Amino acid sequence: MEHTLEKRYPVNPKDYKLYEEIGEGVSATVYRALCIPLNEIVAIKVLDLEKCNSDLDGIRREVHTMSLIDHPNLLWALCSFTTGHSLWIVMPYMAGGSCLHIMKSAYPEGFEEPVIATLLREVLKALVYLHAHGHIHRDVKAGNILIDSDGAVKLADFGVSASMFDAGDRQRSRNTFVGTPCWMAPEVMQQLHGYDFKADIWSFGITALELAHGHAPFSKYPPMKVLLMTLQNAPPGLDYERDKRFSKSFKEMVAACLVKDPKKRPTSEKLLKHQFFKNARSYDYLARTILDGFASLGERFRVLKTKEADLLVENKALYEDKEQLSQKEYIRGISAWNFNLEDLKSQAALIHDYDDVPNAEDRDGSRNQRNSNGVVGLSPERMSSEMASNSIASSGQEDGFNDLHDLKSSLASFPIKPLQALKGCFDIGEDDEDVNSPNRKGVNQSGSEPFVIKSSRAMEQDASRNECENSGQSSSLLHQVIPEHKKFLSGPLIPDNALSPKKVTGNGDREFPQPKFQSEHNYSGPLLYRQRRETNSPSPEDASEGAVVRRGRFKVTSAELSPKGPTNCILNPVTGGSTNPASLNLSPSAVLPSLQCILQQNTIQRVRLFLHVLSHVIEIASLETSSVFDDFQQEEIVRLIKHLEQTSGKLGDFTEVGINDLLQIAHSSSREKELQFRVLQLQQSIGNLVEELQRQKMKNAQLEKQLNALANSKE
Ligand SMILES: Nc1ncnc2c1ncn2[C@@H]1O[C@H](COP(=O)(O)OP(=O)(O)OP(=O)(O)O)[C@@H](O)[C@H]1O
Repeated sequence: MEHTLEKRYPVNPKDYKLYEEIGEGVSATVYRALCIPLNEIVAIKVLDLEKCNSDLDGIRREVHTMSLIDHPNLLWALCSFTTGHSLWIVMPYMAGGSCLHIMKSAYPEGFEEPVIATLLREVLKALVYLHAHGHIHRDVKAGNILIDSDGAVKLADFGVSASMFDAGDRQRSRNTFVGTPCWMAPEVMQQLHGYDFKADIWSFGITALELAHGHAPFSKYPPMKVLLMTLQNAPPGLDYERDKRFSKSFKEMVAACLVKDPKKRPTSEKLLKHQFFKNARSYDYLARTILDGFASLGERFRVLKTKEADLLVENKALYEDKEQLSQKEYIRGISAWNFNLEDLKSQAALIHDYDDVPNAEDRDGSRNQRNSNGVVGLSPERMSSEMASNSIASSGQEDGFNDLHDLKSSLASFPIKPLQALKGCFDIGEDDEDVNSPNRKGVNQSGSEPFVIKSSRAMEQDASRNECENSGQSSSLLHQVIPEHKKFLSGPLIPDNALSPKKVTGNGDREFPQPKFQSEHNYSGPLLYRQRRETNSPSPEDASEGAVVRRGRFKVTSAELSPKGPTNCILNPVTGGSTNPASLNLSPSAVLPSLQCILQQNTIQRVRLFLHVLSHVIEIASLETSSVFDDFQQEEIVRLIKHLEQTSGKLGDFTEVGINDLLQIAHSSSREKELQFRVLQLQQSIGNLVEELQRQKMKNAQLEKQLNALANSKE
């Protein structure tokens, strides 16, 4: 590789003089530094390996990829080595800093179109190269687009990149939920069929919006909400009204990237030919425009940090109560996925008021929420608000922003530490690699060591070694510095009963008998249910919670990689059934008996609940699966509903109990249902015993009477 062969960068920390801090990551601090022997300014990313014990594989991948790449638009590593507990990655110094920093410092509402086109074209060239070489970047965002003083643009941060050519266990990494929630493609979140290069195209589209507005869509929401909104809402985009300042071709380019079906997204190569990039200028244009008159990177970084600290103090003064403070800041939106509350607070303090302005993309989102994937798992309060924006008549203005009003109450049930809640939802398991992987060896803390930065030939060797790794052999030096056993959360993102095929027993339509309705106030679906369960009995994994503090990224490895089909079970007002109205296999033969059954039960509350759910299902079914009911059947159902409404009193406000809440109720796993069935059986036998007892009591009473009568007659 040319750039590494040209110069030999020393691998001894003594050969570098560290200057000011220019950036900060999760477990890394980046410094401007002088390479003394070469008299060259470089940037050094210093990673504290003790802090990174949860993601050493990511680090190894980052260094490996950085050493492999050879493209002007990708940030490569000049060399790397370990010293004590730290890993130093020496990189070219990008004096402009990241686009995110630039926006935070001077362009809070985003860049002008020619700037965006120029930046994005450079990034896209990097993606074309990466994809052609079988890599997925997986973390494309403004924070990872670095600019040099001459305007040169480089895509950085390969901590979560994956190779399409990885085999075996490493192949699993493409079924891994990894990235930063706001920028993450739906298929990455869903983990249904794995994902490919197209995930980068989605993130690229989100980055385009980020550069246009100064923040990514949904960035004001907590991560769980972001995940749900990405999955449920129509893709975000540039609004034709609000984003008038942007050209049609820009809007089209963004729309082309942000298509939910990855197959319909263009490849990076094709995208590069898009009309929009004809507006791109040469990169020195960036130096003349956005970097002109800027203070040094270190100075800007210092100012931002001071601002951050000041805002934090201000916030603290405003909200004395610690709990209130954390919640407020949560509400204000943390774009990064970060489980460290203190960090969350400081990040939140940096978010400006403009973030509270409803996003066009959010508006679009709610307007199109009828395309819902039916993902459930929200808190009741949040569900109600989702439901409100789900209503057919919902106006474009009724966007996710309105949810802010509900967020305060939703926070009561939204986990302050989402990870904990997720732990309840997902199985805990190991990441991509085997528990016995050589990666899990202890730290070699002795002195500094060169850290897998090699010539291109060495890279090829590395690649083949990688295969050895897969077969369980130790290869990379990094393996010697892995401090300890790592642990990731793993499991499907979507609660299992939302996506996994249900076990159908009996006739498949009504697989379960109908146990007594437990409580009309119990709106909890699996998420809340498991949360609660976890609160009651903390799992041993809780103790390791602190191990996952990956700001800006989220990683959950699928424990179950087999594709999961939508649930097929029928809506059941009492036991619950399908969770996904859009994918419900509705048939009149299934719905009508349920209705009749409800009629027999004659419990107003239950009737109302079921009607809510059913109306919603019918709405969706008629919109999305037009041929499910024929006219007569639809009429019949409507007639029944009307009849029920009359007999059970006015249906009332749909918002009283959110439809999504009800779907949540109707949502329990087969294990839960099995247990419910057992409970029912027990209840029945208790009932029988009670009846028997009554009979015996009556017999006793009669015998007693007879005895008394006998005694009286004798007297
Ligand atoms: N070569 C460089 N030149 C100038 N600034 C840099 C360089 N590398 C990184 N930075 C700055 O440091 C910040 C943090 O670096 P980096 O993104 O590599 O850390 P990280 O731990 O991977 O962060 P995250 O996980 O949040 O993406 C960047 O956002 C950027 O502002």
